[in-house]
Amino acid sequence: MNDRFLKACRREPVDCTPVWFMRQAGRYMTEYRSLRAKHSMLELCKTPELAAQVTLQPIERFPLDAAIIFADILLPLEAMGLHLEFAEGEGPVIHNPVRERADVERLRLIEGGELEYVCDAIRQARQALHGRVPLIGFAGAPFTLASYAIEGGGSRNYVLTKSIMYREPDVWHKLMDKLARVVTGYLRRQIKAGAQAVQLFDSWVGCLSAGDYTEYVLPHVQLIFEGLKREGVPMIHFGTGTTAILKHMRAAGGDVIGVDWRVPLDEAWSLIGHDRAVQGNLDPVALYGPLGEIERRVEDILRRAAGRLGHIFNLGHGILPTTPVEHVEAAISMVHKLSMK
Ligand SMILES: Cc1c2[nH]c(c1CCC(=O)O)Cc1[nH]c(c(CCC(=O)O)c1C)Cc1[nH]c(c(CCC(=O)O)c1C)Cc1[nH]c(c(C)c1CCC(=O)O)C2
Repeated sequence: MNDRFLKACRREPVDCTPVWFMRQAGRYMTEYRSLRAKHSMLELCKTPELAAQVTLQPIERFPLDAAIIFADILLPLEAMGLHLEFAEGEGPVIHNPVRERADVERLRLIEGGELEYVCDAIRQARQALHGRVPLIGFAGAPFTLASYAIEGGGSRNYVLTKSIMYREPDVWHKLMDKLARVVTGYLRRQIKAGAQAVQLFDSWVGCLSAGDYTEYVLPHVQLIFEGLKREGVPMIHFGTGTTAILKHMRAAGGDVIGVDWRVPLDEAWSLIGHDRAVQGNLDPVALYGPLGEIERRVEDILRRAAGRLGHIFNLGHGILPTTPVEHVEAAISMVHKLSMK
């Protein structure tokens, strides 16, 4: 019924700018925290009824224009044979990281059936949404997944990741190719299960130079977007710190390019090209600010996108866990009110 998100992805006219927020289901909501008190993160992800329920929590509470399936980008790594844990207070940990050729060879080239619980959650969420808003599926992009697989968790400087890339390029490309194939199959299954758009999260790819991006990453991302084109759903390509590589991300693929807050949206759109849609780009920390300051920033972003087709309002990265929930609600209303034709 509300299809302004899908229309904006296709660069069709809309009544007002669609808005959704990355990580819109999460700890900043009391509804989420009370479910999390009873279940671990992995339990939530692997129990389709619970994952579907969490997916709908922000939709029941706010006038958002899209839902995103509740899951995590690291789930395919677990299915490929890595031991994943969401450790309380320190984020994800992989206990048997990938460090050499034999580790890459051991990774299972899964077809996606191992992640059927995500597809079940998609089917249940679609049913519960009853057409109110479209449902987005997602996966991590090969570079960001490789960085977790190699570092064994989050990283500041990506020393181990870049060391493999620079020292053993053939091992690197083998790993990236495996990840790209798994992600393509996984996203295809999500689409068949009912995902009406998909987002590829390359959250940490901004740590690379443009030269390294085109050599070590671009061909693998291209394989994913090429492989999914015939599915016919809009594809969003997101990263942070990507100002220097936006034009290469565009070349790699995606109908919509995600932009973080470090670059003004109109400048980013010029780099990407106006024949693509864009998504972004409010600083997630701006949601902590006073309402007047939030409004000023929302207005600025809308002004930079004004007069063009294909802007989806979002944050430049995920909502932080301590964000005031009333500010989230206010920001969503501001986007709709200030952009209404
Ligand atoms: C890098 C990355 C991850 N996961 C994800 C990314 C890419 C986006 C980004 O860069 O933020 C993507 C992701 N993770 C989650 C979603 C759910 C859908 C949504 O609402 O957007 C999505 C789209 C749930 C989650 N994934 C995670 C949580 C918190 C789990 C909890 O309840 O304790 C949620 C709601 C755990 C997770 N998962 C990951 C990290 C670094 C963490 C710990 C950070 C934290 O604790 O906030 C890996």
